[in-house]
Amino acid sequence: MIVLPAPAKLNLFLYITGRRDDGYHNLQTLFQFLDHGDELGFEPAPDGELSLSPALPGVAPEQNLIIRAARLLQSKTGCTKGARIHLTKRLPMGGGLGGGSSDAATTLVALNRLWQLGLGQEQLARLGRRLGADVPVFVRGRAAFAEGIGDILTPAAPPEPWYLVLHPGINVATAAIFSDPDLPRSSPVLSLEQRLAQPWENDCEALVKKRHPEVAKLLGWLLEYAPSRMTGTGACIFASFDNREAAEKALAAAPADSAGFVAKGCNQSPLFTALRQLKEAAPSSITAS
Ligand SMILES: C[C@](O)(CO)[C@H](O)COP(=O)(O)OP(=O)(O)OC[C@H]1O[C@@H](n2ccc(N)nc2=O)[C@H](O)[C@@H]1O
Ligand SMILES: Nc1ncnc2c1ncn2[C@@H]1O[C@H](COP(=O)(O)OP(=O)(O)OP(=O)(O)O)[C@@H](O)[C@H]1O
Repeated sequence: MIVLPAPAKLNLFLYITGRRDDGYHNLQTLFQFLDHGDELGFEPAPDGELSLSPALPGVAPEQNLIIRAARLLQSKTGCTKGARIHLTKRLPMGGGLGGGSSDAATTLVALNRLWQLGLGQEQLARLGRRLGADVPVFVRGRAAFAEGIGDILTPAAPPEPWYLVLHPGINVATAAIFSDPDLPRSSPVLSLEQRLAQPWENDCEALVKKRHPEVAKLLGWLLEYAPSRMTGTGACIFASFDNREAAEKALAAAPADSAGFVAKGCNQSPLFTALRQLKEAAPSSITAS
C-alpha cells in the first residue's frame, strides 16, 4: 500500500477582484501548505473497482472528491485498473483548509503513479480544476500566488512560520459566502509585489464574522496573542508564531469550545516531500516526477 499525505492549505491573504459570468469569482490569494492534514492509503484492485473506507459522515461515496477524482482519471484515460483507498480524515470539513481539494489532488497524483498513466502535472492540474478551484495548487505542490478562480498560479516563497490554526466548531459553506450580496467583490488587481508589501487581509472575513458570531469571538481571542486572520471562507482562523512552543502555548490556552492544531508552513507540499522519500526508499515502487 502507498500511504501519502493530503496536507492543509492556508490562504495567507485573499482578495476578491470581481465576479465572472459563470458565477465564480476572480481572486488574488496566497496559498501555503501546512505539515498537517489527512492521509490516504492506496492499494491496487482488479477490474476498475474503486472503494473508499471509512466513508465520511454526510458525504455519499460517489460524491466524495476522492472517488470523483479516481473516476475522472479512469474515464479520461480509459484505465481499467482499480484501487482500494483508505482515508484518515483529520481536517475539518468546510474549514477553509482545503481538505476535500487536497484529498482529490493526492488521489490524482497517487493513482497516476499506481496505474502508471504517465500524465504530466499540467494535465493533472487541468483535471483537478474540474473537481474544485483549489485542487490545482495541491497538484502543483508549490506555495503560490493564485489568480483567476484560484487556478492561475505563480510560485511564491513566503516565510514558513509556525501557525496555530483554530476551528470554532461550525462549518461555513463556501458557496453560501460567495453568493451573499454583501460580499465585497471589488478589490483592485495588484501585482504580487504590491500585494506582499501591503497588510495581508481576507475579503470574506467581515461577512463570515457577521454571519457566524462564533468566528468573530474566536478571532477576537486569538488577536490577543498575534495578528490573526481567517483562511478561505472560514471557519478556521490562524495566527503565526516565531516558534512552535509559543504556538503550543496559545493552543493550550484556547477556549474550550474550539479545536485546533499547531503546524509549520511549507512552501513545498508535504505530498511531494513524501513522494521523494518513497522514491528514494524503493525506486521501482513509485516514480515521482
Ligand atoms: C475560497 C477558497 O477556499 C480559496 O482558497 C477557494 O477558492 C474555494 O475553492 P473550492 O472549495 O475548491 O471551490 P469550489 O468547490 O470550486 O467551489 C465552491 C463554490 O464556491 C464558489 N467559488 C469558488 C471559487 C471561486 N474562485 N469563486 C467562487 O465563486 C462557487 O460558488 C462554488 O460553487
Ligand atoms: N474527501 C472529502 N473531504 C472533505 N470534504 C469533502 C470530501 N469529499 C467531498 N467533500 C465535500 O466538500 C465540502 C467542502 O469540504 P472541504 O473540507 O474541502 O472544505 P474547505 O476546507 O472549506 O475547502 P475550501 O477551503 O477549498 O473551501 C464538504 O462539506 C463535503 O460535503
